[in-house]
Parts: sequence; structure tokens; C-alpha cells
Amino acid sequence: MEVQEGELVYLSGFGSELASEDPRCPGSLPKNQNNPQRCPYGLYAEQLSGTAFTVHRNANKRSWLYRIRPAVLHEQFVRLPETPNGIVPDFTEFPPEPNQLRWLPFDIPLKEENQVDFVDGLKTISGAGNVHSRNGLAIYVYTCNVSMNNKALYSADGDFLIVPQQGVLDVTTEFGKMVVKPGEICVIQQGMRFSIKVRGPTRGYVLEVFGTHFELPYLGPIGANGLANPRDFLHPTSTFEDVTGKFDIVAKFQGKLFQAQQNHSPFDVVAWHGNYVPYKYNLDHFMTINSVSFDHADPSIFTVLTAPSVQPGVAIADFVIFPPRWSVAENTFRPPYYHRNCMSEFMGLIKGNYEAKAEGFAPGGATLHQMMTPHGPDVQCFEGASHAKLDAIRVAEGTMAFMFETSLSLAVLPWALASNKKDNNYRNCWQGLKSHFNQGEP
Ligand SMILES: O=C(O)Cc1cc(O)ccc1O
Ligand SMILES: [Fe+2]
Repeated sequence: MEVQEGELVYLSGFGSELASEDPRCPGSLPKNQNNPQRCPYGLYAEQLSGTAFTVHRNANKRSWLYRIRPAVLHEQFVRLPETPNGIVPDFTEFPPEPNQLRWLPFDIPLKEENQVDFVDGLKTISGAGNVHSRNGLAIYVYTCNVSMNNKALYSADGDFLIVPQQGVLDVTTEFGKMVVKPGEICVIQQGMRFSIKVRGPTRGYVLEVFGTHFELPYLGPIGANGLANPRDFLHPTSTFEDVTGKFDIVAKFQGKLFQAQQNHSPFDVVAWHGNYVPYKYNLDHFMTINSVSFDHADPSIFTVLTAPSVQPGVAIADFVIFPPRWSVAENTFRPPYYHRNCMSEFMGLIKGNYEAKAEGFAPGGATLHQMMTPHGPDVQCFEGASHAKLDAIRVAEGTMAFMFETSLSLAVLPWALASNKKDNNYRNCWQGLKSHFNQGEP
């Protein structure tokens, strides 16, 4: 179904077969076949595949693009100079860091001093696996202050899940345009060209997954509805530009950036159809499920999207949110329990504060709790929640924390460990936890 938001029209659904024609060219999508001898309006047909041709029909992803010029019409790719904290192909060589880590909000450069667009503002903070073997993930923070000008990015390595924290993103893709505000996320899959315009100082997070795609989690006994509902995912609709002039295509390929020039806009797709299409999702539409009797449920109940590994139930990465909700559990320590997990947990904060650590974890900052590294509520949270009156209360009101949770063991980049944004006092938030043991009082 079509959904209008401001100037833009989106198509709703998840994993659906969709089709879109720019209204200026009715009939531009070939009827009943993909490769007519000559496409309507003299367009070129181009397939973009997101899975091996031969995967199971349920998993098969591809789209057909009908465009003014095929994507192949570009100059040679030339390697771009490496930025110190930029893009990493392989995470196996970094020194391991098992400590609990927290970062203060990353600074957005001042436009007057340093003009930085989305591509130049991407900094890898953590990751695992490697792009060559198509198994792993990278976690970035981005800070930028200017739009990508006649420049498009694509990743040959993986799918980008972008989480804006500050600043609206005007995203142009080959499939059309999306406006993505803080509180919304978007996914731009492997190979898709996109360009981001910003409206001011801009910051956020990116999760890139290699060799897998994001899916809605199984709902099991929850049933057919709930958590992120398919109808709330919005896909762009065709809007082509027939523009000539210098345009840079930046490719993230094998963990390095390359640039190829061309003499026209890559956003020249007049019509498309398929099920391999970028999308956005408003986190406010998440239907939250939780305990209405007792005990703290595992955070998997808050999974928005999961990028599965080949092992059933085990994710390369889950995208999990902690939305505003009612807290009603009786006789329960309601905040997160203390825990050591066989997964790694990277957390970010879009707005407000996070229940388990009301102090010190600020919007635009981050925490990382490595595989089996103990963590949980800080002293204040533990003492407060151990004695709180257990009324039905709203929690996380006006806040939105999220977690990238992965079954892989994360490397942390040296710049992030050396950064003056690293909170070297983080561990102190637990040091005041006292023994309350009283053997005489069961
Ligand atoms: O560490 C965290 O704050 C994330 C988290 C939240 C929760 O409710 C249970 C487990 C968990 O790892
Ligand atoms: Fe945790």
C-alpha cells in the first residue's frame, strides 16, 4: 500500500514483491517479463541481486531496475586515501579488549572548521569477522555537517542499518528518496547506491552486516502479530533524475574505499520491481511485549530486526531497542539483571537516558560489553530498584536506547580505545556495589 509522508510516497511491507514507476513515465515497467528486446522509453534493464540465484525461494532477493543508463557506465575505480579511523576489511588482527567500555558522545565537527559528509564522517568503532569470507559485521559512528554533493556510496561488503541520533537524513537511493529522522532507522542493502543530504550537525550509528540480510525475528508463541509489524516498513518510490555532470561513485569494496567518476547521476532509475529494496522504519511503531506477571524477560523480546547466521537462532547481529513502555512485573527486580552473555553487546542512545545507567550514558555515546564480560545495573539503579514501590509505572519515557547484539566476538579499534571520549571511570559505576549478605536472615 502507498503511504504519503510529507512530499514523499512510500510502499509499505516487509520482504514483499514491490513495483514502482515514476509517475512522469507511465508504463515504464515492462509488462509480464523482465528483459524485453527494447524496454519502454528506451530504458536499460539491470538486475541487482541480493542473494545467490539458487537460494531457497523464501530467501531469494533481487530487483530489476529500468534506468536511463546502466550502472556500468563509469570511469575506473581508484583507491581513495585511507582516513585514520575509517573503514576496516578484517577485524582479526586488533588486540583484544575485554573491559567494559563506555564512550561520551562523539563530537560533530564544526562546519566552519572542517566540512565532513556522511562518507568522510564514518568511523569504524568495532567489528568482527571479515568481508572476504562474507561473515561478520562492522559498527560505525558517523558525524557530519555537509551533504554528499554529486557523490553516491555503495557497499559491496554488506547491508547498512543506519540509526540517526541527531539530524534528519535526506536519503536518495536508486529506488527513490527517504527522509529518515532520529527515532527512525533505514536499511540500505549491499550494492545499492545512495547519497545523504544533511540539514545541520548530524550524528548517528551504522551496523553493517556481511553475507546476510536483516529479517523480522520469528515470533514463536507470540503469534502472527507484534514487535515490528511488516506493514510499518516503508520503501521509497521511483523518482529519477536525468542529470549530466561530474558524479563520484564511492565503492566500499573489501573494506577499502574506491572512487569512480561518471558524467551523469546514478539516480536515473525510472521504474523498478522486486523484493530487494531499501526501507525505513519508525521505532515508535514497535509493539512492545513484556512480562505482565513477574521477572525480567530477556531483551530478545525487543528485537526489531535480525541478521541471521547459518546457525538457526544465532544472529550475526540483532538490532534491539528499549522503547518507552509500562513496567508492571510484581515482586521483581525490574531493571536488567546482572549478566554475562555468550554474545557481544554494543549499545547506543538516541535520546533520553537508559534505565540501567541513568548517569554517564548520554545520547550520541556508546557502551560495549564484550562476550562474557560481566555487567548490569550501576549502584544507584540497583539500590533504587531493590526498594522501589512496584506500582505500574511508565519506564523509558522520552528515551530510546538500542543494542547491536552479535554472536561474534568484537574487536575495538585502537582510535576508540585511545579516544578522549572513552570514559575511563566507567567501571566505577559498579564499584560501590556492597555485599548485602546476611546469613541469619533468609
Ligand atoms: O546490558 C544491557 O543493558 C542490555 C540488556 C538489557 C536487558 O534487559 C537484559 C539483558 C541485557 O543484556
Ligand atoms: Fe547486557
